[in-house]
Amino acid sequence: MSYTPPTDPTNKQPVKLSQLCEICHSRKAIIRRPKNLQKICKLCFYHVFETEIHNTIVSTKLFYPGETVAVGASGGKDSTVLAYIMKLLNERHHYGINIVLLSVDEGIVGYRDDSLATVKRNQKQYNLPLEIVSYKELYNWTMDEIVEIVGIRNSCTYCGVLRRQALDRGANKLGIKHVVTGHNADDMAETVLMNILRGDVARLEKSTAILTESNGSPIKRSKPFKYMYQKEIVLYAHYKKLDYFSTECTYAPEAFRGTAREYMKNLEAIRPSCIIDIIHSGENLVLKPKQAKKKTTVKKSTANKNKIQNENTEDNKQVFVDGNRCERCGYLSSNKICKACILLEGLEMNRPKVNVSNAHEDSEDGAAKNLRTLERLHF
Ligand SMILES: Nc1ncnc2c1ncn2[C@@H]1O[C@H](COP(=O)(O)OP(=O)(O)OP(=O)(O)O)[C@@H](O)[C@H]1O
Repeated sequence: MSYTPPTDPTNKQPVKLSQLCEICHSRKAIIRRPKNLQKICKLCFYHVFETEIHNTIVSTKLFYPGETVAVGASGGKDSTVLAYIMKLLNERHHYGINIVLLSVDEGIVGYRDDSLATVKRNQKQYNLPLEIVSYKELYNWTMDEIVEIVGIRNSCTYCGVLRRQALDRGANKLGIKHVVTGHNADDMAETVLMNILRGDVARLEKSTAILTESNGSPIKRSKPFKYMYQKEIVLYAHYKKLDYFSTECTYAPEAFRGTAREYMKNLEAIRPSCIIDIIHSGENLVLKPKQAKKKTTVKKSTANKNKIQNENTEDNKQVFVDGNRCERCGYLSSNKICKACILLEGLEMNRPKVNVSNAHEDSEDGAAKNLRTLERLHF
């Protein structure tokens, strides 16, 4: 009996057996899935991609009905797909959550201003509320100003700490207790690898968690794309024709992360499953129990009954604090001075004493005046 190939319902063209989608066996395969090299059609790709994210959300009980969730929206591919998918799955599966877009403007001219324009378009396209907080308004520094002082090499360290707090502050302002980000499987595998290479056991333990909560902060963070490959996110955005901003940050990633990323990409080319495999390894690592510290006492201070202070004389820092605030900025923090304030203090000491933008008050003008102004700057 001769084989009659099915027709592709979208193309109405007969499809050769070898070209059929390996999932539906009826449409023409046009994608080789980066995750497992399966040849599939566009509709099956959408289906598996969306279903995998839904399964991750359901199996980890990520949301509860009535919860308001902020999507950390940078305008890039990951967070644009995340906002789109969150809205789609919320409507399709009735999660009953309220979604808000939350963006941080780090103050990087030619990069973040353009990507925020994309987020503003996404806000209209997806009909979601949008809140933007900026480094300038929160810290009185833009990332461009910080880089002038600390250099490109250290920029990610500053940006990471400030952005984390800015997202928290933005969520707090809106009364939101849950921020989701577009961190994907590649990002996670890269972080596991970096923590192994650095011997950073404390971070290694947390690096594969889908949900993280920092000490002292009521805001939790989660990564619904934990198992999604970067390449599949890009494919999804491409086929769905989503409007996203694709330029890389002006300040390249920190050298060590960049190298780990490159290494992961080389490994993925040889063995595509290595991204999921490394996450799986991270999830199943059982770390040696920590050695007990000399003496830890629990003390209820009159000011804050929730405060538990580690009275180890060598390392007299608070280990767990609920509702405590940074002494400088007053924002929630598990330490006396929050990380952002420690970094900002160093920056303030190096802030140019003369503001170039005020130079117009001089009677002279032109390059000579600028040169004299620059000569008076202290770093
Ligand atoms: N400026 C920002 N405002 C709000 N959320 C942000 C911002 N920058 C990053 N995020 C969140 O953190 C996630 C990881 O950010 P990262 O800088 O690693 O960018 P990325 O992997 O290129 O992601 P994207 O493609 O979404 O920009 C983003 O997906 C987003 O959810």
